[in-house]
Amino acid sequence: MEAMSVLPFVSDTFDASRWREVVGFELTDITYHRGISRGMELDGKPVGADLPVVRIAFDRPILRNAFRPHTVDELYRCLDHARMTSDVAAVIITGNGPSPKDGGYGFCSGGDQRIRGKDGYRYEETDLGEDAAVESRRETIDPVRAGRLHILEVQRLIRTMPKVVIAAVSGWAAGGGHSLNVVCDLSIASLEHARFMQTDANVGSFDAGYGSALLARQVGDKRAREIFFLAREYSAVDAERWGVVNEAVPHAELENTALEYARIIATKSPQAIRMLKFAFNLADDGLAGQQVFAGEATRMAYMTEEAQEGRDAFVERRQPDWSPFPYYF
Ligand SMILES: CC(C)(COP(=O)(O)OP(=O)(O)OC[C@H]1O[C@@H](n2cnc3c(N)ncnc32)[C@H](O)[C@@H]1OP(=O)(O)O)[C@@H](O)C(=O)NCCC(=O)NCCSC(=O)c1cc(O)c2ccccc2c1O
Repeated sequence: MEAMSVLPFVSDTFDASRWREVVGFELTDITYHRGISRGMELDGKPVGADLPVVRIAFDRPILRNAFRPHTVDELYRCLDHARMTSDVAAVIITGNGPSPKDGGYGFCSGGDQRIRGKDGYRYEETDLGEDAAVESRRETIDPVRAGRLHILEVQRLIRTMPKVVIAAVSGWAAGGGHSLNVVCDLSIASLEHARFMQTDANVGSFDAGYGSALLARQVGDKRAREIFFLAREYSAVDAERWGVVNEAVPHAELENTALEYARIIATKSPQAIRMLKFAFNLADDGLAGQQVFAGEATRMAYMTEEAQEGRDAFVERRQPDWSPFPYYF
C-alpha cells in the first residue's frame, strides 16, 4: 500500500516528496522548505539527503499573496537564513495557491492595501486571519509601531545574497509582487496562471527603485514606461517575449523547472556564481554594488599566500616578504 504523506496541503505545484519543512520557524504568512532527494518516505514523512535548494513561498492565497509587514518580516527571516546556509546554492520564491475562496492564483499582489496607513504598511495588534473585513482590520492596526515599506529591504537582500534567487511566478505578479519578480535573478512563469500587472500607479504608489529602473534594463525603456503608466495586464507569454521572465512553462511543470534550474546552478562553481551575480549587479548598484563585489574579491584574496604573508608578518612582528609574489599583468 502507498504511504500517505502527512504534510499539510501547501500548494498545487508543491511536490511533498521533494521537500522537508525547515525547522525552527513559526511561520504564518510564508512557508519555508528545504529540497530533499526524491521519493523516500519513513512513516509517511519524506526523508532524504538535503539538496542545495530552498523553497520560500507566500502563503496568503486568498489575497493573491498580498504582503503585510508581518509577511515581509517572515520573508526576510527565511531569505536571510537561506543566505547564511552555506550548502544552499539557490532559492526559489513562489506563491502558494490556488485560493480556497475563488480558485484564483497569486505569486504576489504587493502590499496589503487594507492595512496601508499614511506612513506605510501597518502592523496589526491581533491576527484576524486573511479574510477579515477591512473595517475591523483597520481597528486592529497597532498605533505604536511605525508603518513599513520594508519589502525594499527584501529586494536589497535578494540583490546582495550570494545565491541565485529564482522566481516561480505561479499566479498574479502585481504591484510590489511585480517588482519582486523583477529583482529575482531568474524567473519562470506558469503559462496558465501567471499574469502580470504593474498596478503601483493605480493605488498611488511607486517603486521608483529596482521595480522600475531594473525593469527598464530588462525590457527596454519604452516598454517599462508602458508597463507602469498603462498598468495593463500581460501574460506569461508576453513576459517571456519581453524579457520579464526567462521561460513560461505549463503550470504543472513550474516547480520542476525551478528545481531543474537550481540543480544546474548547483553543478557550477559557488565562487564563480556569486562573483557573476555581483558582477551583473555592480554597475546598477553603484558603490553599494561595488562594495558587495569587492567583499568577495577580498575573501578570495585572503585565500592567497600573498595576503596570508601580510597577516603573518603583522602577527610575527616582522616586515612582510613580498618577493615571491609577482606584479601580475
Ligand atoms: C492582483 C489582482 C489583479 C488580482 O485580480 P483578481 O480579479 O484575480 O482577484 P481579486 O481582485 O478579486 O482579488 C482576490 C482577493 O484578494 C484581495 N487582494 C488582492 N490583492 C490585494 C492587495 N494587494 N491588498 C489587499 N487585498 C488584495 C482582493 O481584494 C480580493 O479580496 P476579496 O475579499 O474581494 O475576495 C487584483 O487583486 C489587484 O489589482 N490587486 C491589487 C494590486 C496592488 O495594487 N497592489 C499594491 C501595489 S503598491 C505595492 O505593492 C507596494 C508595496 C510596497 O511595500 C512598496 C514599498 C516601497 C515602494 C513601493 C511599494 C509598492 O508599490
